[in-house]
Amino acid sequence: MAINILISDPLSEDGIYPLRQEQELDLNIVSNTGLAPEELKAIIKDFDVLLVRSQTKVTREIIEAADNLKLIGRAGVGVDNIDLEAATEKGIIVVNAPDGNTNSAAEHTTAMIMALARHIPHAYQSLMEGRWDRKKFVGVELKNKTLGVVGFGRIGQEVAHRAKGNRMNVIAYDPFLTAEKAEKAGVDYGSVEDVAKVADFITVHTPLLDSTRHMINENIFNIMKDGVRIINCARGGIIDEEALYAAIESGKVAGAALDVMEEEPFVGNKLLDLPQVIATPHLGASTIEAQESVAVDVSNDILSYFKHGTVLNPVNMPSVPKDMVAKVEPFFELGDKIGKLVSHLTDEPINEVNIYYSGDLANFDVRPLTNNTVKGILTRNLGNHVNNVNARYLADRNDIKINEHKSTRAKAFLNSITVELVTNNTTHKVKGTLLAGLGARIVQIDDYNVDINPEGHILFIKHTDKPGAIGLVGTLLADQNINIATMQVGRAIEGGDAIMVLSVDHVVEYVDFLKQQKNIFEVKAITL
Ligand SMILES: NC(=O)C1=CN([C@@H]2O[C@H](COP(=O)(O)OP(=O)(O)OC[C@H]3O[C@@H](n4cnc5c(N)ncnc54)[C@H](O)[C@@H]3O)[C@@H](O)[C@H]2O)C=CC1
Ligand SMILES: O=C(O)CCC(=O)C(=O)O
Repeated sequence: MAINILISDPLSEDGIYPLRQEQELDLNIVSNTGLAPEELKAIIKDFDVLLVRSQTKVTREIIEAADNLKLIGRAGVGVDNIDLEAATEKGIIVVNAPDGNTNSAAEHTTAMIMALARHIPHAYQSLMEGRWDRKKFVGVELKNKTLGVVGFGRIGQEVAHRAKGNRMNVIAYDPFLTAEKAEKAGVDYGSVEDVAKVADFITVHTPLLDSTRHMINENIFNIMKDGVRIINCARGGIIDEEALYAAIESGKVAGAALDVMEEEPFVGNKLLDLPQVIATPHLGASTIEAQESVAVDVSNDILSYFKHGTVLNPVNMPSVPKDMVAKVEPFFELGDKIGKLVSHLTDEPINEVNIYYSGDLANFDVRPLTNNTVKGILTRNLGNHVNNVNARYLADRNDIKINEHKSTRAKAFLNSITVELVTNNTTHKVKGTLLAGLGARIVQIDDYNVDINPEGHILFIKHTDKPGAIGLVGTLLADQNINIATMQVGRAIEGGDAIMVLSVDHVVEYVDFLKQQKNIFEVKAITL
C-alpha cells in the first residue's frame, strides 16, 4: 500500500531527494503549501506522513482529524508549532532535525550582533534615501565586550565560539552547564541574573517552554547594564516584548535585534517602530545549506521509520542511538507477545508493571523495548491505537506504574524478559527468551515452566492436577471441531494446581463449555 506524504510548507527539493528516489517503499508525495487550517483539516485524513517547517500549525484539531497519520516530520528544531501532547495521545511519532540548521542559526545570530553594533540596516536605508550621514551611525566594537548567552545548547555554543573569535568575553547560563563544560568551552558561567548584570550583549538560545516564557522580563531588564543590546534568534516569547519595549524607551536597552517574535508574521509589531530595533522575518535557518540538511534528515527518518520502525530524532519518544536500538530490536516482538499474554492472566485493574531484563540485554538501553512491551500489555483493553509512541503516556494516564529492572546475571537463558503484572489482589508473570535458530519462546507462566511458541491462537487452562483432565479437554475441543496443534502441561506440585497451554488452529470464541467442567477453574482464549 502506498504511503501518502503531505508536504505543507516549502521544503528544499534537494533535501527531499531521499524520498523522491526511494525504490523499496511505495511513496506518494504531495506538495500543497499555504493551506488554511480548515483546508488542511479536510485533507489530512488521507495522509500517513505530514512534513512541515514552522508555518503549518499542527494543532490538536488537525491531529484529531488525522485518522491515518503515523509520523509528523519537522524540518528544523523548534516543535512549538506542533501539539505534541495530542500527537503522543494519538500515537503519532514526531521527528525533527535538530542539527541541520545549527550553523545557519549561529551565523545569523552573529550577523545580527554585528548589524546591531554597527547600525548596518539603518545606515543602508539612510544611504538609499539619499543621505550621507556618518555621524548618526557611530557604532561600538565587539572586542573586549561581554556576550551573555542564555541557553547553551547547540546554537548557543556555536554563537559563543564565534564571539570568542571576535575577541569577546562570554558568560553563559544553562541549567545543564557544568563548570567543566564551561571551562572546556572557554566561557564563564552563572545564573541568568549573573549574565544580566555583566553582559553588554545578551542573546537567547533556549526553546520556548513554560519555564522560559518571559524569562527575560522587567526584573531582569532592571538589573542589566545601561546600554545593553539584546538579540533573539530563538523563539518569540522568551523575551517579554512589553518589557523590552519599555526598556528601550527608557534608554536601558540601546538596541535589539529580533528574528522572532511572539506573534508571527510580525509585520506591524510596535517594536518595529522603534529606531533602536532591527529585525529579520524568522530567517535564522533560511540558507540553502540548512534547508537541504534539515529536509534530508527528516526524509531519512521517514524512510527509517517505515522500513525499520526506528528513527534517529524522535521528539515524543526516548532518543536512543541507532546502534543501541539495533541491539534490542530482535526482542521487540518477544516483548510485545509477553505483554499480550500476561495481560490475559488477570481481569483486575493493573497497578504496576515490573519488567525484568536479564543477561546481555541488561547492558543496553531498553527503553524502546519497554515501550513495545507496555504496548503489548495495554492492547488487550485499549485496542490497536496503542503503539510504542503513546504506550507510556497511556500507562501514566491509567495510573499504571512501569518499572524496569536489569540484571546481567543470566540463569538458564542467555537473555530473558520477564513481565510481572501487579493488581490489588494478584501478581502474574510471564517470562520469555529468544532461542538461537528457534526464535521467541515463552518459558514460564506464573510459577509453571513451559515451552511455548508465542504464535497464533492459544488456550490457557488452569485446572486441578487430576487424572483425565488432558483427555477431557481433548475430547471437548474435538466435539467443537477445534484442532489442537501443540499442548503443554505444567504443575507446581502433584495433585495441586496445574496449567495446560494449547495452541489451536483457529480462534476459539466460546470457552464456557470448558469452564463448566469439574476441576477446570480458569480458561482464557488468547490470540498472539
Ligand atoms: N530563528 C531560527 O530560524 C531558528 C531558531 N531556532 C531556535 O533556537 C533555539 C535553540 O536551538 P538549539 O540550540 O538547536 O536547541 P538545543 O536544544 O540544542 O539548546 C537549547 C538549550 O536551552 C537550554 N535551556 C532550557 N531551558 C532553559 C532555561 N530556563 N534557561 C537557560 N537555558 C535553558 C537547554 O538546556 C539547552 O541546552 C530553539 O528555540 C530553536 O527552536 C533554531 C534554529 C533556527
Ligand atoms: O523552518 C524554519 O525556517 C524555522 C527554523 C526554526 O525556527 C527552527 O528550526 O526552530
